[in-house]
Amino acid sequence: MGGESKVFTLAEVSEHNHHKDCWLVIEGKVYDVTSYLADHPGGDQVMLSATGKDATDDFEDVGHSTSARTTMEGFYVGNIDISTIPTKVEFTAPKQANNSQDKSPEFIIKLLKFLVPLLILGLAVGIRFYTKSLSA
Ligand code: HEM
Repeated sequence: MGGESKVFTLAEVSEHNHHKDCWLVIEGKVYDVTSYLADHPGGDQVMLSATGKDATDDFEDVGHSTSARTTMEGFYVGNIDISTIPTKVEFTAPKQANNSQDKSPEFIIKLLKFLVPLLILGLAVGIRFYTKSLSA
């Protein structure tokens, strides 16, 4: 298309975060969607909440149609300097020192609270049957 595309930092793009000036970062490109806010079938709020970050996942999660993507190209204003986008934090499972609950004292107490009455009941029934069979 001739000419170089402008490259924006995320900080620059993030300034355009309100309904009178709204820019989005999707798949490495920057889009000025201000004029589209009122027409967006998904509403303006979702667009505004996708500002100031890489909105690629938000955009993809909706499963936008090809025509939505074509429309989007009309709002292209430049590219994002990807080094300014924070990398995603990898999910790490919380380290649990005590994830074998079965051995925790609380579990044993709970187990005892359940087993002791059961044991007493069993004993009572046993004695009753035993004494009954003796007297018969
Ligand atoms: C330039 C960017 C965007 C364009 C041109 C665009 C365009 C469209 C279009 C045409 C539709 C109708 C369905 C379809 O054809 O796929 C739609 C639906 C929708 N969009 Fe976007 N969209 C953009 C960005 C976003 C972003 C960043 C989000 C989320 C943060 C979003 C959320 C939604 C939702 C939730 C719907 C579904 C509405 C419904 O079916 O009830 N859109 N969008």
